[in-house]
Amino acid sequence: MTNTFDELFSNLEIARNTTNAELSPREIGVITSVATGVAKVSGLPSVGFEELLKFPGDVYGIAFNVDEDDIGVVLLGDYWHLQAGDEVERCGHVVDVPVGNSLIGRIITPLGKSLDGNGVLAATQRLPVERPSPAIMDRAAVSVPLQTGIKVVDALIPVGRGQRELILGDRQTGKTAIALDTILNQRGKDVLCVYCAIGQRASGVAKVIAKLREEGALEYTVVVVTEGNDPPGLAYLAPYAATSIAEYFMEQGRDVLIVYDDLTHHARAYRELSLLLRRPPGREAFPGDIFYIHSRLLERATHLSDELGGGSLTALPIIETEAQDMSAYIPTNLISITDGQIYLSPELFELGVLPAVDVGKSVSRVGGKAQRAAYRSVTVDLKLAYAQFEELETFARFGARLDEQTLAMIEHGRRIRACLMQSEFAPVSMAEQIIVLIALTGALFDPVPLAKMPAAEQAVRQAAANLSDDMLARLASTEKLSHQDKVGLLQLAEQAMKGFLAESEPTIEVPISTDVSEPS
Ligand SMILES: Nc1ncnc2c1ncn2[C@@H]1O[C@H](COP(=O)(O)OP(=O)(O)OP(=O)(O)O)[C@@H](O)[C@H]1O
Repeated sequence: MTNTFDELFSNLEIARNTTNAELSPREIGVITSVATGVAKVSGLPSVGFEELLKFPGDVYGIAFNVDEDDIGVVLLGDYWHLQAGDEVERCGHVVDVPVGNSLIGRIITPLGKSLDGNGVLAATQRLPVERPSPAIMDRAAVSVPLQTGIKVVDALIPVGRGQRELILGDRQTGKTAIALDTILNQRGKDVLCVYCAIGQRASGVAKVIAKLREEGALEYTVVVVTEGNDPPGLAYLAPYAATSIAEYFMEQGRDVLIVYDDLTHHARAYRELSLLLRRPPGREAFPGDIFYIHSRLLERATHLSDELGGGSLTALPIIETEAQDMSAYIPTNLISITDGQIYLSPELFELGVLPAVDVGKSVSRVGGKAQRAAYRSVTVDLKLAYAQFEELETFARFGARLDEQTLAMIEHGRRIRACLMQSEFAPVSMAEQIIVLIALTGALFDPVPLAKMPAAEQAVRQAAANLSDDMLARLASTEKLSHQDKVGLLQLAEQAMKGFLAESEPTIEVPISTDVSEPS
């Protein structure tokens, strides 16, 4: 026996001396079983949690369950060729993604492989997909608005840079449209975007990418894609990888917007993996740490302090509800993690009120502080009038006899709703939004028949083209609008409305300029 060892060592010594190569140890284990998207591996006693493992055929996996005897591995690629007995090698590091400016305009997988046919990514830097979120002391308050270009959102549910605003609603209610419009509205502005498609149908993702390309939005967007038929491991990894890509830009001092479309698919992929790995199921069969996987993801969105460059990461996670149940497990989790929600109602969608945002069930908990002061001075009255209208409209449905004042309030509310309607892919600039809102609060639209509201709103919006550069600067500033400015804007809207009514409804008079109250 001793002789055999001596012989072996001397052979090794000879081999080492005859080659100049550095010898590095490799740890190899074997697959003991493979199931849908997961594998059990044994023989790797020192593997770390979430370490990357290499399987035959260039397939990678993450060590997810690290037990004494075997390891539960989540597979990140096609696993059909894998079988028990195949070799598995440790990589010695956790999963990482390429990051950098060269990713802008690219369409990639969560592992950084190109999907757009434009060749390998030229990134030189990589970041781990799982990173700790910034400490409280490294964060600054949300103070700058993120204009979505969607009137109802910017006016009533404003989003600030560094905020996490959930978009939720039943299927086909326009959730993706809200996120996509927000990305399109960043054209020509200083915000980079990351769109992360998780478990979506390939046709849906292709449509979004085609739209981004058509509108020139791909120039400032990175698209990270996992499709419905990808392994669940990739769907699980996608939002973390996309966040690391976005964080790189944030740490360079840039403002970044990230859309997770959608986290329902992410939660389902995680549930599938957990059940296959025999983790104990909890409510709705989700594992106990389902809240934690989403909170540690969304905690990474923030506005960094000036010392750290002042960059921001705004997150718009999307969640699909079933039968309008906002109190189901995953929606309630996400509502409590995020700083507000935009709820899309299938009833409004059916009525043709698009975007179908239910203002009563939507809220923005920090965005109000970041909203431009020009909005604040006009939206206070608007919110009140709209809330009253929604209540009164319900009564009116029962055929109750209403007095004139109530009827007027309902008619005014209908015009507010009509003004807040907007077709997709048509973002509205801030100046146009403000002039429409001023006209609304000044009751200028009240004499317009409902059918003609879209044209009337368009006419008033066009008046924004006549605003002076000084006025535009004041609208974009953090200062409140002066009384004089408000009167000036109202007069401009009045002229536009007079012109519109003279052309289309010569018999209708525009009400004489209403008193504009001092901003509250
Ligand atoms: N403001 C709008 N104006 C006109 N059409 C709209 C508007 N918003 C959404 N739509 C249309 O509604 C349909 C559903 O929109 P979208 O795909 O964004 O919904 P979703 O809730 O993301 O769907 P899914 O549940 O499949 O993810 C699409 O055909 C879209 O074109």
